[in-house]
Amino acid sequence: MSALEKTADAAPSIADAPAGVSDHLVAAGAFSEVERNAVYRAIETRRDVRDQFRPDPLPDDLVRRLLEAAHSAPSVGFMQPWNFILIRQGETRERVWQAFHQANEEACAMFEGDRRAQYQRLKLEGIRKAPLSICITCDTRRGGPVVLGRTHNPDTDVYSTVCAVQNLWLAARAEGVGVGWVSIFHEDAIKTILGIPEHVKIVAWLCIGYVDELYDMPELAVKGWRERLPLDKLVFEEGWQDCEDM
Ligand SMILES: Cc1cc2c(cc1C)N(C[C@H](O)[C@H](O)[C@H](O)COP(=O)(O)O)c1[nH]c(=O)[nH]c(=O)c1N2
Repeated sequence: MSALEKTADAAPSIADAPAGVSDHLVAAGAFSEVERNAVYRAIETRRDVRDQFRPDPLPDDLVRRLLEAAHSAPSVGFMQPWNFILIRQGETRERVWQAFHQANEEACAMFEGDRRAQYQRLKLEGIRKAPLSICITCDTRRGGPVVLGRTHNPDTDVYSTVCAVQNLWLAARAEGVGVGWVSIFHEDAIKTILGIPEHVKIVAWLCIGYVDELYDMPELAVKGWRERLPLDKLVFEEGWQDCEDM
């Protein structure tokens, strides 16, 4: 078939692929029931941890497994825009806590009356308590100026990095390790502390450590801040429907 004869219908097939590509196709059946249950258990029992961290350090091989899980995440155009900055020093975590504290005061002031008092009672970070923090960043220049899949949706580099965060979070749950995501800070304050360049975005500050107990539902629900929404109200067929007052 000449190039002119090729139409949009003539999509590339595996037969057109370079030699050796099909050798990489492996069976993709469902997991066993035990394996499936383990995956769903990690998803359902994963929690955001603020206060339950034990102080004992995490072994290097365990931290490596968490990072491998994060690095296995999908990414736009296989961009892999993430970096993982490991912070164990108390002095650095103290500076980051100060940045959190300042931003948290600002956040608190945005609520009124009882809601403000309720906010003040919430613990929203474990920066000083958790023995390890990992700052996960997104390098917006990784892979050059044109990245497959990102041209019309530039935020997909950040979405990819969030996928890495979630992989790490789920792997940590399976390892008996708690993770708490902190986002209450001015990004520039943390960038200055860690020397992160302008074109690199901070996606997550994760507090990480062993935990003996976890809440059986989101702590914000346990403490009356907000309930889990009913899934059926969030699922639409074929188009948008109004779902106000959520
Ligand atoms: C992008 C992003 C940012 C934050 C969070 C999450 C995510 C996804 N969460 C955790 C959040 O409050 C928590 O996930 C929900 O309350 C649901 O609880 P579980 O994660 O199911 O325990 C969070 N929690 C907190 O105490 N301080 C924070 O600054 C943040 N920031």
